[in-house]
Amino acid sequence: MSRKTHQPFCRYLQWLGINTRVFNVGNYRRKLHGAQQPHDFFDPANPEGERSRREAAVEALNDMIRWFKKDDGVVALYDATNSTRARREMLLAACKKNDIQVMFIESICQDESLVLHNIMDVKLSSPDYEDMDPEQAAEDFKARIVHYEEAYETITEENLTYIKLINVGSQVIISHIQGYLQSRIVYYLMNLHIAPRSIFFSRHGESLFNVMGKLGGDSDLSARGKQYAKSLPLLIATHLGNSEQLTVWTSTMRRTIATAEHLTYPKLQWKALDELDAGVCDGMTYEEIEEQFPEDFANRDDDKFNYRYRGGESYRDVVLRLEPVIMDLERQRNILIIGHQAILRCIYAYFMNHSHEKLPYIKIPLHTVIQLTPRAYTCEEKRFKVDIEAVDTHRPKPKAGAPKSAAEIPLTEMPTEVPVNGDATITVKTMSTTTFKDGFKDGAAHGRNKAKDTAAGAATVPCPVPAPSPEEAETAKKAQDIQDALVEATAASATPALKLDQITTPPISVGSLENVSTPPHSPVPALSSRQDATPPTKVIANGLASPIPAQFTTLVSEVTQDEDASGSEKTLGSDDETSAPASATASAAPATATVIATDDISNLSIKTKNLKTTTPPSLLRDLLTQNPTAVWQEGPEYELTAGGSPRDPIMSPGGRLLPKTENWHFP
Ligand SMILES: O=P(O)(O)OC[C@H]1O[C@@](CO)(OP(=O)(O)O)[C@@H](O)[C@@H]1O
Repeated sequence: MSRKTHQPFCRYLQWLGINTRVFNVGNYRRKLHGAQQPHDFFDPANPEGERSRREAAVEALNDMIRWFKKDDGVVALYDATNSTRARREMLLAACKKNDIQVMFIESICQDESLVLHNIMDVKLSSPDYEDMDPEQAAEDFKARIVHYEEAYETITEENLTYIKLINVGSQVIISHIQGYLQSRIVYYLMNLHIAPRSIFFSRHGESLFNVMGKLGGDSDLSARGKQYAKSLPLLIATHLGNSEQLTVWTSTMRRTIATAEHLTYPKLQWKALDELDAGVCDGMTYEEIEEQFPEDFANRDDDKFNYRYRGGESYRDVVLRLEPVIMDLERQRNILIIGHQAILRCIYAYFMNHSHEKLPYIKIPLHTVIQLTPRAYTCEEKRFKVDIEAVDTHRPKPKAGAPKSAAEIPLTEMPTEVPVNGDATITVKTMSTTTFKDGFKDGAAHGRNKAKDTAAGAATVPCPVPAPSPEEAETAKKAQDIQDALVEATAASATPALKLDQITTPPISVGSLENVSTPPHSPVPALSSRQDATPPTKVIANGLASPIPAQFTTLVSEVTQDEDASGSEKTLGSDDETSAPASATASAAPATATVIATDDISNLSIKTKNLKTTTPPSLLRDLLTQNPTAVWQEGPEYELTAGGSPRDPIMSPGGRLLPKTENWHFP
């Protein structure tokens, strides 16, 4: 798996509260044998290099096993090539001895331009090539890949659990995937894409409740909030670029819908984006909560992430309910989310890799657009503050020993007189541009950035289109130079088409999954308005406990399930979207399920034959929950019908898989 994949993968699991760690064998190799080894170090005919690389692999493996035992690890990513049978056997033997389940992730890249892109984007910034001329570094890495290819044995071992991602997931092969966690991992990996895109966040414009310091509710925008809504189209158009498409996601609450009112892009409302439910405290101010529920108020300050309002939600609950949103966000191109303070903190923390402890205090001010652009290792962040005043709803974490009382912590920027009726004339004067590498700042860091931005704004930033800073211009120039050098180097080289990116092995312990639940919020984005970047064109599943993989937004997917789970692949039927699989009419095993879906989801059909499973697949549930016209009804038999709403009946509280059944029936 490339680092581009394992970084978000690890973030995703950690964000869900699953203890996850990466064990990068390259780091062990550098520590033991020094960085900047030439390509022949990786030559399989070089016994010394082979011995050294094995030593690093063993040390990483031992550390990983220790981590599982001592630190309650749940998922480890053993990040190495693992591209020979011998290496995989070594890994499997050690894991088996320690009761660790192993799932291999093989990324096969046959598209040379993608490989080149990966070298440029990721490998050249590796410590292996620090301070090396980019052209020389690219040549060396390509020679290293040739060595990998010489020894490379793609996974063909029977009964191994694996997913093969071909050309960044345009084709996917899965084998012996079992259980909820492995299914989630597969689904997540299938959703990742590398197409360039930005995710824009904005809270709704200032609301009447914000002005009164009240939490929750479903109030309208204040006059200043309405002005902010009017200013959004220009701001977004300026930073999106004319040719780019965008979809706007809002919650189902008035204040976010009103904020999106003047935007002309396609819009979707998600129930899952509704603000954290404050339960009995909904509609109160912090002072009122402190007065009426002093113990709760103190408990929330002690552990804000886990504190659950009486009759309401905790931040932990919100993270879990947002999981389908994150999954869908990963599939999309440009999205603008108009959301709420707590909701945007959770989504922001996913992209920026913030801990659960810091998450509830992330600053997401009103009247500010945040733009996140995923890069190879991290997300680039820009903040655009619109010059329309708004109250500050951020309540910082009380410092140890400091007064905790809400009354003692004044809301900043609270205007003495607030125009809440009629159209107050508030003009948008300027928009300043702020660029943070990392948006979670303590007070001091924020101050520092603010000062820097003001200086930059005064000197160079025209309103509303900001010019790149000198640092940005310099970075862009360097990137261009490297790109040019690489293109030249590739043109001059006779290296054959590259077949191997990396194979990575993440062992997974069968940890408890109680926390990975899916609460009864059902996302219903219309498929037709999606901008899926690279949906798989074909999915082959083999020997599955959960036989139907998700992501059937593409034309045809065929799935086989071997009853004896023998491991041999069988792909039935044809690629013709109208044809039923050959085996659908066969009376004996293997059982089959064929899913045919077009972008017009009303044409969805699922046909099964002889399918026996004790747990209907969670992945099918994912398909259905994202399918606006499919209904999954519980009953003596499951039914799939067209034309309804896939709301709560599908989503079982607590995220358990759907109940047992022996037969499926699809009218
Ligand atoms: O978790 P804290 O910091 O209380 O922030 C969440 C609160 O933010 C608010 C504003 O105070 O969000 P919103 O602006 O969407 O209304 C409340 O509704 C919500 O309860």
